[in-house]
Amino acid sequence: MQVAITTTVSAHPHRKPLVSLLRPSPPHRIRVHPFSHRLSTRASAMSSSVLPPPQQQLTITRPDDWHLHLRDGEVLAAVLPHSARHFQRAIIMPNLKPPVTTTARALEYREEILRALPLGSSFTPLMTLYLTDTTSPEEIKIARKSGVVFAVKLYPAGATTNSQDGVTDILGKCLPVLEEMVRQGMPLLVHGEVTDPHVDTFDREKVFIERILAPLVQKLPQLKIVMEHITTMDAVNFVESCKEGHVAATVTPQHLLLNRNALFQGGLQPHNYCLPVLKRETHRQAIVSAVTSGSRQYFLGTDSAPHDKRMKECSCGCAGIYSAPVALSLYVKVFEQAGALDKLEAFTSFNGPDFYGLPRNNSKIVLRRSGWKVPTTYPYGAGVIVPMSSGSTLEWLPSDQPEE
Ligand SMILES: NC(=O)N[C@@H](CC(=O)O)C(=O)O
Ligand SMILES: [Zn+2]
Ligand SMILES: [Zn+2]
Repeated sequence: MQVAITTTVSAHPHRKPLVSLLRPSPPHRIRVHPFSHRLSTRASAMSSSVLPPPQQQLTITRPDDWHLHLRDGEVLAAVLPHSARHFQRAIIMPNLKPPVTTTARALEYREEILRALPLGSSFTPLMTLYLTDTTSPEEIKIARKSGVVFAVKLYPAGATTNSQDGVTDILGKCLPVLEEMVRQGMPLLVHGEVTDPHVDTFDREKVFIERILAPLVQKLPQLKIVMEHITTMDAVNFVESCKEGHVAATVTPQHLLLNRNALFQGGLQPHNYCLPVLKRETHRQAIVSAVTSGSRQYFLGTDSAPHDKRMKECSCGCAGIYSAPVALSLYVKVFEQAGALDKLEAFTSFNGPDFYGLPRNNSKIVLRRSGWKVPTTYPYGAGVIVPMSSGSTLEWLPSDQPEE
């Protein structure tokens, strides 16, 4: 007996692989038309083995981006619309040149961002301060009072892009500031890598957890900490060993989709270079399992970090991947591949505001299953920026993404 099924089956890694449908399963046999992914049916009795049609549309609460680099000037003007299109709010990183170390400077930077917004956009920048060895507890009080500064960012000096003014010894130099942050309920956002040149680049996150983060949590268990852009199973284990509501982590699209092979595939790939650097596959898998598990300790933070193409493709290329235009599509892909689309919305839209004690967004965003081609570059001022997934076709199109 021949069986046909009236649904469209496309290749979804998390679904039962098509081949399992091809195996004869007495008393029926399923036949697939070789040149099409359509199966057609005559036997309604088979309905129990029929796959539901793949979801064509997703509606979720509008997400926020809890880790975003907007830069300033011409780059800001070019990249801001890409974030404002999909995200309602974003935590704005303070690693400008010079860094945003005071509330007064954060207020100015916020005005610059608001001025650069497309007309009618309700995107809200949530500002942060760049922690230095000399930040005062008083500055934390001013920041909290301002109502526009939502966190303080720890860059270990020399760890990443524009971190030269960062902290040299967090516990030795910043304890009074951290204690004030506990009093003010102000989260500390952490670039979690040691800068010790003797530590292997691929171990810098793990060693940071051992040397800095674990002692910090022990000393100040009430401090709210976000481990930014986690890349290892060590980070997953650490976050989960801490109390929900006190320690959380943001996760980027690149650390969910790529492993370190992507840095060397067919030659050196500078556009896949970011910090912390991509890790081996087992770490990527641990992070995917963590975020798709439904844990409330993880939330969306793109770490979208635009650099001029010439600064990426040179003998000493900058670290940072520009993902703002593609990030949402890519996160959906990750959750779909893991068979966890039901966990997507908490990660993109609930866990972040819940951790920060902010209201969840009211508005929605629709994503349609509709191939769209990512531009190879985005222009700004006198240069261009190469986005993540440059030139490739992505499957999920956010409703306000212009089709190419
Ligand atoms: N992630 C990166 O590789 N780069 C970021 C800085 C950072 O988030 O560490 C940048 O500002 O370019
Ligand atoms: Zn960082
Ligand atoms: Zn960053």
